Formats: sequence, structure tokens, C-alpha cells
Amino acid sequence: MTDDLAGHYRAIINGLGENCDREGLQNTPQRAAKAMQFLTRGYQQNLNELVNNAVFESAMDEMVVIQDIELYSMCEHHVLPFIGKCHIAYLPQGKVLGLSKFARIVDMYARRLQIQENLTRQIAEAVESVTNAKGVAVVIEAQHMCMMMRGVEKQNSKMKTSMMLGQFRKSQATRLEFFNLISTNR
Ligand SMILES: Nc1nc2c(ncn2[C@@H]2O[C@H](COP(=O)(O)OP(=O)(O)OP(=O)(O)O)[C@@H](O)[C@H]2O)c(=O)[nH]1
Ligand SMILES: [Zn+2]
Repeated sequence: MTDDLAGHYRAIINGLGENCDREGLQNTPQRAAKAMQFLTRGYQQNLNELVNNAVFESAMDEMVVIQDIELYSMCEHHVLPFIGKCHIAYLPQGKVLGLSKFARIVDMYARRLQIQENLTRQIAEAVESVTNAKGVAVVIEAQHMCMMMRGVEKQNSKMKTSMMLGQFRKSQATRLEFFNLISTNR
């Protein structure tokens, strides 16, 4: 698998007019293949294994927010990185999820070829399915290298996406509480 990918990288690099046999590039196809496999390792993961039963009974029924989870993803249109932060909130009803699992869920979906909108939705639906929460909210703010390094070359624009499920979608007060919580301490 890595060797196959490395062969493709060799063709790309040679196709750019470079020479993969020169010293600095000799191991590059192999390295680039491994790096790309790492950046897309989310394809090898699944939600059940990742959560590993780290769901705990709890009487907590107020909003829980996990803020500023950094994410690195790759846009599916250009295969260039987009980089940002994810904020997740949920309203537990009897069960809370192990804290690190939120970051693992973000990474599992981020480490695939993505668009930000779908990534946002997938994270929200995963948290909902694992916790059976009364509501889940996810906000992602990210900068896309395809907008910065090429194309329109806008260095400061950010894309913000949100996905509200359950109570967050129904109740404006709940949504506002979440937006308030994530707009402080930054
Ligand atoms: N909605 C959305 N669009 C994205 C995302 N990542 C990249 N894109 C956009 O995907 C679009 C692809 O447009 P095309 O016209 O097919 O490709 P292109 O000629 O490379 O487009 P330019 O970026 O405008 O040069 C561009 O507008 C990108 O900005 C994302 O996460 N969400
Ligand atoms: Zn792109």
C-alpha cells in the first residue's frame, strides 16, 4: 500500500519536472506516501473502537462544552490542508463521554478528505449517537490552504460552520448559551 502510493508520488514529482533520483528526493516518494497515510488515517478508524466504551453514567444534565480542539484536515477538492478549531457542546441525559474521546472523534473525521461542512455534521452526529444526548452542537472555524496558498490567495478569511442537533436546534436560548460559552476566555 505505502509502496503503491510512493510510486504515484514518484510519478507526480517527476511530472513536475523534478528528478526523483537526485539525492534530496530519493526517499521523498516513500516519506510523502507515509505522511499522506498519516493525514488520512481516519479511514482506518471506526467510532466504536475509538470510543472504547468510555461512556459513563452521570446525573449531569447541564451543558458540557469542549472548546478549542485543534484540527488538521485535508480539503477534498484540492487535497490541501485546512486548519482550525472545533468546539463541541452537548446536553447529557444520563451518560457522559470520556473527555479525550471528543478529540479522537474530531480527528477520526478530520483525518480524511473532507469539506468543512460535512466534517462539522459528522462530528455532531457521532457525538449524538455515542452519548444519546438531548442535544449536540459543533462549531468549526478553519482556514483553508486552498484559499491562502493558491487561487484567491486570501490570508485572513475564516470559514465558520455550525451544526446543531436536538435541543440546540430547537431552542435559541440553548444555542445562545453555547455561543456565549465559546466566545469567552479566548
Ligand atoms: N464549501 C466548501 N468549499 C470548499 C472547501 N474546501 C475547498 N472548497 C472550495 O471548493 C471549490 C472548488 O472549486 P472549483 O472551481 O472546482 O476549483 P478551483 O478552480 O480550484 O477553484 P478556486 O479555488 O476558486 O480557484 C473552491 O471554491 C474552494 O474554495 C470546504 O471545506 N467547503
Ligand atoms: Zn480546497
